[in-house]
Amino acid sequence: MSSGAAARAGPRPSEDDPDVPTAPVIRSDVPGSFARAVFHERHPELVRRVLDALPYGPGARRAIERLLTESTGGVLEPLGADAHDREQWLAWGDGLWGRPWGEAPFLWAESWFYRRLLDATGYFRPGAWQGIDPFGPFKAAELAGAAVDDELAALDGLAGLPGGQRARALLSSALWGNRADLGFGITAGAPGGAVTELVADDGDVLRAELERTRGGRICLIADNAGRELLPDLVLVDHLLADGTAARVDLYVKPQPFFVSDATTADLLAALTRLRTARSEQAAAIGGRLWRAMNDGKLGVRTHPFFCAPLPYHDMPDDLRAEFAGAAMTILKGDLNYRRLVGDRLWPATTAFDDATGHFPSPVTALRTLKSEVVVGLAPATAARLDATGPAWRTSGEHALVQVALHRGATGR
Ligand SMILES: O=P(O)(O)OC[C@@]1(O)O[C@H](CO)[C@@H](O)[C@@H]1O
Repeated sequence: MSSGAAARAGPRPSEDDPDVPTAPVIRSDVPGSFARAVFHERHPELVRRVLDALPYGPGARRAIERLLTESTGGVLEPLGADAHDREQWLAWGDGLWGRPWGEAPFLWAESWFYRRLLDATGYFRPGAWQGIDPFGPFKAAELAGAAVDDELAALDGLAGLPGGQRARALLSSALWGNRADLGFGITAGAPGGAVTELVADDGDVLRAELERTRGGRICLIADNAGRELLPDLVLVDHLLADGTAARVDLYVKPQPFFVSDATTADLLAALTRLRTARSEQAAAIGGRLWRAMNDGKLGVRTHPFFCAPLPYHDMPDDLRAEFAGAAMTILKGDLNYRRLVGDRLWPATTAFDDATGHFPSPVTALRTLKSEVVVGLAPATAARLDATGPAWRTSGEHALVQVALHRGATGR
């Protein structure tokens, strides 16, 4: 795709691009839809938990309650004149201001909800609450939990496995770590229940490609903190330690987002958890990652676009340039998947290659299915899953590993 298209700042430029296949954009005003339930069931519970977890004063509490009311029945109002990102959001929301929340694309409206929630808590305002993560208590409790001790202890058992088997196990734990999403847990129950199946598995393609490009640069776009980020970091350590990658760039969010998304502060907390773990292997991995950051083999990066309400199709040129030339970019989780393929009601058999052809490097999606969007399924798989009803798309019990090498486009 052209870099000119990528640089456009409007809310949904991909809709106008004749090169991009389209399907209906998901909105939250459809009765009975998953997206509507997120606004009308998940967010009220999330807000209740945030208000229980932190002693916000009356002003912040009122602002948070107001946001909840507004987001389920009000219209989209731009940020105040003093907001640091007012102009950016005005552009991202061009054509949406003044319209009901439910008429905005689901991805847009959810991203806006999290931006506004930070506002309501005083996250951006000079004062005592500036920079305080409203989801911090949940993230800290998860990281301190006994389940993490067990997961880290299991690393000692992996150390003796033959290389290939170990690599497969680490990839699998990074994949299923995506179930540990605190927002998802609000309505889906605690993570860790029955796992069913991989609905698409390009694991062999990924391993072969990483072997072929051994010693290249790998980008990993992280998703959730805590129980997802830990296995991601273990995978990063493996990629660096066995020479699969000479360098890894790890992308985190610039601010709290979608409840448990990882920020730099969450990365530091996870690193500390590794370094101070009783498990010898975990502590060694934490030490290696720390040194890799010191010597530049592990880069930690972020960009405002990671909290933008737009698909990756519309990423700005400076971010596009960072991914260009990477041997592989691994995207973790459901939200990254929605942004990678476009948050649309695609036929499930749409080719993953086509839906991701805009991305500037080969891509791998490691994702458990927690929203309606999915592409790249074999017709028989899609038909079999559909015959079970619609829940397979959102239950978190299915996962996928999908790879697009884009050789034709990049000449690799
Ligand atoms: O990106 P993640 O953490 O895997 O999932 C994010 C998520 O919980 O948020 C959305 C609903 O709020 C869903 O798309 C998805 O289930």
